[in-house]
Amino acid sequence: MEEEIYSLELNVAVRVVHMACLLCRSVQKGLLSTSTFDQFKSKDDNSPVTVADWSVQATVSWVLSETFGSQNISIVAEEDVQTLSKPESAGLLAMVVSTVNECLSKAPRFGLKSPAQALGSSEVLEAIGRCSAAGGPVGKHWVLDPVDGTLGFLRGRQYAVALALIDNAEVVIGVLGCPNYPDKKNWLVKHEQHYHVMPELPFSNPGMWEEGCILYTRRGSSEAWMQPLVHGDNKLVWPNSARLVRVSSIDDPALATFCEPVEEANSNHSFTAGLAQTVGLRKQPLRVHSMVKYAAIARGDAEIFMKFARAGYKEKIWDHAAGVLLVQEAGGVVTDAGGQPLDFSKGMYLEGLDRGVVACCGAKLHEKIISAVYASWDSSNL
Ligand SMILES: Nc1ncnc2c1ncn2[C@@H]1O[C@H](COP(=O)(O)OS(=O)(=O)O)[C@@H](OP(=O)(O)O)[C@H]1O
Ligand SMILES: [Mg+2]
Ligand SMILES: [Mg+2]
Ligand SMILES: [Mg+2]
Repeated sequence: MEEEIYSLELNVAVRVVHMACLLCRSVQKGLLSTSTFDQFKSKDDNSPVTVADWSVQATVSWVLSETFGSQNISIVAEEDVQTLSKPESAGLLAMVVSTVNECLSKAPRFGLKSPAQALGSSEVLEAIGRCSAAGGPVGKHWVLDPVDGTLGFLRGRQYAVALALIDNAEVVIGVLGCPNYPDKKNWLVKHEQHYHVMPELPFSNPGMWEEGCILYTRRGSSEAWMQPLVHGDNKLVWPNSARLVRVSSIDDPALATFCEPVEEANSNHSFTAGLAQTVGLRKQPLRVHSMVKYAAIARGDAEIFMKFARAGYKEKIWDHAAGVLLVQEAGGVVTDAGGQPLDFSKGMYLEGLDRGVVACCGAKLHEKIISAVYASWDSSNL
């Protein structure tokens, strides 16, 4: 990409997401090999949060604050410091502090600055707590999901690190780290099928698959890029090793692959099965955790992503911002189920979202899905 608006922001975002991906891989490897249950907690809504979620949020917050000045930036991110600040979480906090320092010590390999001294607990908590901005219609807001698909992360399956920049209500930069994304085209499908046959085999097992990538884009560029993760002690050679990605050109529903959340609790599988039948989708749904579903559309490995959460659930901006821009700039279309663009101007929630999210590789498939939603909605009990 040529030097343009937001180039410093994009540059730093790609580098820090790369660091975050390696942090996650290392935490996930430890979790899966030792089966220790002291590295995660359940939140009030029963969803899990892990050492990796807090550590990534602290790392990204620290790097953005160092680069742009903590007084000048607004970060809207998923995690808070309440649980981690409790006396009974001292062990967990110690793990987070050591994970963050380990990660930041490698910053120079990624062309970023390390702290002069290792960060203490209070600095780490401060970095995490600094990410509680409200967002809104005016100004620049960074939007971070430190680990999206935490359930996938805990299961050794797909998850993502998502960082976006919103400027005056528009997503202008999208960076999506997918540490377990298989390198070879279409291996995502094989990965997930394989998991069902041998669920005990963690696919994060390094060396078993060539995997991990970072997708990134800038609004209006009509380009989305894919940078493979560097492994071992190698330095990041970026952007030389990045390549362009593009959405699939398939527009025949019979040939299209559609993705949806793994958990029935997060999206109504029977409603989408009905839509699939109406539209003429023949393939089994590809159920994948996290914004990797957006990555699959942007990379051309799948054609459709649908999510219909239960009534009353409000989608959060950090679960969509980076993925939506990537799909759009890679040539795809993303709207709510009423065909309207997602509104990132209302703070942490996608207020006013009509029923669900529909992302497609092209307008033809998208129109068919939206028409099918209109036809099926009344008869559904969503
Ligand atoms: N009840 C409910 N309904 C809909 N969506 C919910 C719900 N609860 C949580 N979430 C959000 O879903 C994020 C994970 O989405 P996925 O598509 O990865 O779901 S799944 O794990 O594949 O089932 C997940 O993101 P992370 O918390 O970052 O993992 C949540 O923000
Ligand atoms: Mg979560
Ligand atoms: Mg999320
Ligand atoms: Mg998350």
